Amino acid sequence: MKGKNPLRRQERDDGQTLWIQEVFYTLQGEGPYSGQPSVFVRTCGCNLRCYWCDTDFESSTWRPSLEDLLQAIDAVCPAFCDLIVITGGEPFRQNIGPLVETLLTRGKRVQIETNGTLWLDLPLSDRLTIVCSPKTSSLHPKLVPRISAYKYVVAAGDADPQDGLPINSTQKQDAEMRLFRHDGHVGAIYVMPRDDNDEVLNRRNRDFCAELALQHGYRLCLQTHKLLNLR
Ligand SMILES: C[S@@+](CC[C@H](N)C(=O)[O-])C[C@H]1O[C@@H](n2cnc3c(N)ncnc32)[C@H](O)[C@@H]1O
Ligand SMILES: Nc1nc2[nH]cc(C(=O)O)c2c(=O)[nH]1
Ligand code: SF4
Ligand SMILES: [Mg+2]
Repeated sequence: MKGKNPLRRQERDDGQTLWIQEVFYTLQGEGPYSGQPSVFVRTCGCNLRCYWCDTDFESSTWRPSLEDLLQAIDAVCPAFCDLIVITGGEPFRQNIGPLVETLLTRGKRVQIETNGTLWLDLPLSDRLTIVCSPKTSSLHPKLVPRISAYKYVVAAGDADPQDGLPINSTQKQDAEMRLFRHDGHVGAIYVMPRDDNDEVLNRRNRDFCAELALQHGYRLCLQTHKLLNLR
């Protein structure tokens, strides 16, 4: 199913039941919280279809109530772990508002991994971090001011020489698309080598991203969970 998922629209419901692929305890392998112990909540379905997507988010039949989902998180979350990462699929496709609010109320930090194309009214909190990995030429305008960090997936050669960011489509192989840039962004920009499931290509992608970081001042992140064979 990877890279061949159906395109699913955003659902507008009360968020009291969510379609969830998995809940698991691991080390955050990407972005600003890399290396931190965290519980991942992987939501199902996505509104995009990146041809190189590395994730299965369509094979679950689990639709827990909010209460059951919170219990599932508690069941795998050590007392010292306060970081919950909500990812997917595309997490903004479902109403994760009640989940986020409850986790924040319980004193957790919440980090969301999103493609940036959808919006959901979420509470303002210094314990809520939204990391956007752009896949399209435009993002939802209401989300952009809430984005703490950008994390671009980059393959060797796929970068504008001017700013070192991707200029090829994520949705269609061998097609051009200049991915979104936020000129006013003052936070971190991460470049992350695309995993092409091939050690030679992946080595090239890693070296290319290291060069981009050195040339443009970006931060390099390496999906360390894959290096460690962690989920
Ligand atoms: C599976 S996505 C889910 C969250 C959200 N839909 C998004 O794209 O940010 C989680 C992260 O994995 C990254 N990702 C997906 N496939 C990848 C691949 N083949 N190589 C490197 N990163 C990948 C995405 O860019 C995103 O940062
Ligand atoms: N360990 C680990 N870290 C991650 N960071 C972002 C992930 C994702 O799939 O959203 C991910 C993941 O799948 N596993
Ligand atoms: S937006 Fe994220 S989850 Fe959806 S296909 Fe792309 S990488 Fe995969
Ligand atoms: Mg992943």
